[in-house]
Amino acid sequence: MTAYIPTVLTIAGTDPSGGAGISADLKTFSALGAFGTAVITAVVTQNTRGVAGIHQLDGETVAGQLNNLLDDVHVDAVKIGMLGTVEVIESVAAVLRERAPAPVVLDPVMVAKSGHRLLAPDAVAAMREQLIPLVDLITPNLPEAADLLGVGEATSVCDMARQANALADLASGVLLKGGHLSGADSTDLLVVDGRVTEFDAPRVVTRNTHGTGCTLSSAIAALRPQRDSWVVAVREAKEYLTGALRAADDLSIGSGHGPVHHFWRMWDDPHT
Ligand SMILES: Nc1ncnc2c1ncn2[C@@H]1O[C@H](COP(=O)(O)OP(=O)(O)OP(=O)(O)O)[C@@H](O)[C@H]1O
Ligand SMILES: Cc1ncc(CO)c(N)n1
Repeated sequence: MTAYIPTVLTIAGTDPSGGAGISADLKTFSALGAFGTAVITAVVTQNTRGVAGIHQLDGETVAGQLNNLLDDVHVDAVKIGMLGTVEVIESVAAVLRERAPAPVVLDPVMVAKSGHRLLAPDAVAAMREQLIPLVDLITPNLPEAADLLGVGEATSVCDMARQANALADLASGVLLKGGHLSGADSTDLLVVDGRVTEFDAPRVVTRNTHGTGCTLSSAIAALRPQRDSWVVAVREAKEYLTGALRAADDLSIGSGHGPVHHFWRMWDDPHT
């Protein structure tokens, strides 16, 4: 029997140090049995210590790459990461509106772990009003959720539940990530079709947390075409990420927040 290998597209920015953005996305797709394709939105000068500069592509160049790819290649799922500007958000929204390649997971990337802005402040409203209504699942972290809702950041899982439900009025599906809280578990909340599911994973003590958000959203996009529901795809994506965080200590990349390790499953799985 021939294996089913979904083709998954990432629309995101670059990271030369290999931990976040397009690099994290493509590695995740491969590790989870999907074929990865990529449209670049911005060339980011960054390493594990932080972001030193951004060369933003214009909307026409991003839409051109997208249309050219979709004219030729059928994609089974899309992950959207860093977009950068109102212009790029509007271009991607126009292509999604016209061509509707589903399912689409949007990681509403706003600020890098180092604190550097990756989304223009005036682009938050465009993301909320023009892009979010078109996608199937958004995966904000706590500061992103607060920005999208115009409220203060959640400081407890109870706050997270309130904000996840409020975000569900804006989006078809919401996975609110609690990586920025402290506590023994790292808790995320999924709201799909009015049902809330809590995912708890043991918090891994490591400095190698660069690109956790990119990895999680890419894992969900890679798994969704291979699984029957968002709940199952999210559960397995989170298990994948926890394994990749644990295995990150096998790596020694850079002197800042190092990347997670994507190929742990191949080494640990006796069937491979
Ligand atoms: N130390 C940790 N141990 C286990 N899971 C974690 C840890 N840190 C984050 N996570 C999980 O990683 C995922 C990403 O969460 P986080 O809130 O860090 O996203 P993010 O801020 O968007 O990441 P990024 O640094 O890529 O921008 C979530 O599933 C979260 O629960
Ligand atoms: C390109 C890119 N996307 C997302 C993030 C967030 O981790 C990053 N640092 N760089």
